[in-house]
Amino acid sequence: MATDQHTLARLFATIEARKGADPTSSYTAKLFGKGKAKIAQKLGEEATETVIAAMQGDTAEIAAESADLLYHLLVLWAETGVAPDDVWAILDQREGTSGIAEKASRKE
Ligand SMILES: N=c1c2ncn([C@@H]3O[C@H](COP(=O)(O)OP(=O)(O)OP(=O)(O)O)[C@@H](O)[C@H]3O)c2ncn1[C@@H]1O[C@H](COP(=O)(O)O)[C@@H](O)[C@H]1O
Repeated sequence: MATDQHTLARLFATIEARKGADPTSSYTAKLFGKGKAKIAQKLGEEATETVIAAMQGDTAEIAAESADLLYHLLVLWAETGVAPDDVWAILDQREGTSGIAEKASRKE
């Protein structure tokens, strides 16, 4: 199966199911226990590590850090009540609209 939205949807369901789980056996439950600020901090750290991997030109490390980044982003969505489908809908709405054209339309 292609690794795409289906993978992210399954991961998000797993993350949601970890709410209230044992934090000694679930990293996700431990993160939920630490709260939004800590989850956001971890997301920022993983983003920075992805940037560092990119600057080092290490393709395998970029992929690994990107996986960490996506996982922590989904934990943040779960914590803040964002539904993945809402994000996919925004991306779908934007499909076919150039970012340059979209930015120009905002300046009018
Ligand atoms: N995809 C992931 C995933 N990606 C990264 N991580 C964890 O994210 C952490 C990031 O590493 P760090 O060294 O930055 O974290 P840390 O030092 O432990 O954290 P802090 O001390 O900074 O709080 C590691 O513990 C990784 O194991 C993940 N943990 C879980 N998942 C998925 O979530 C599912 C549920 O996991 P549990 O909640 O642990 O059961 C798993 O089956 C996986 O599918």
